[in-house]
Amino acid sequence: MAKQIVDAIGMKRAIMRMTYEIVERNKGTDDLILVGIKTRGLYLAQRIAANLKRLEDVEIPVGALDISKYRDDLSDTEKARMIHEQQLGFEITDKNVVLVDDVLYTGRTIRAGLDALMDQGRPSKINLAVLVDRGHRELPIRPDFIGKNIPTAQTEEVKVEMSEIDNQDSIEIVGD
Ligand SMILES: O=P(O)(O)OC[C@H]1O[C@H](OP(=O)(O)OP(=O)(O)O)[C@H](O)[C@@H]1O
Ligand SMILES: O=c1cc[nH]c(=O)[nH]1
Repeated sequence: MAKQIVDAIGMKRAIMRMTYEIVERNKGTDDLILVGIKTRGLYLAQRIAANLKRLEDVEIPVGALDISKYRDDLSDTEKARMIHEQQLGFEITDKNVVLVDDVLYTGRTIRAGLDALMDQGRPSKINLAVLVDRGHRELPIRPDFIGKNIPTAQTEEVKVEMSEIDNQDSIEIVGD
């Protein structure tokens, strides 16, 4: 059973609010870089960048991290190789990085993303932006910018759809 929690208009508003918060909290956009976790985190980062262009008339670089193959049970050598392959294509040292993902659940994806980022340089700051915080963290990771707090049962799943790859913008809770 699926229940829609956020429709296209709600998602657009949430992403716009996150954009305003990122500008406000950082007192502007100096040295700002957005890094999206593939797949939907990247589209979210691109939408935030498009909002920033409209609001502040700035071109903010957007990088992509693919950590879908990352697993806790990989050897340290395999992890190091995988993280090393995540070249963003631009310098992050001394930059103000906002790491972006669609859903924050256990926090393990973000932990891997932080490893991948730190392997590439030393940002002056890393903030975390997520469209949905559904709770149930297994690591001490807390988002700085949240589109929607959606309390869930562990047996449920949050399904984010984005028009770039899905046929609509929508957030649903699936399950039980
Ligand atoms: O906090 P966590 O427990 O790590 O869960 C959050 C991650 O789970 C989802 O990715 P998923 O692995 O389902 O792949 P997808 O993005 O391709 O759907 C989501 O996009 C987050 O990246
Ligand atoms: O509910 C969840 C948990 C992890 N990732 C998702 O996309 N949804």
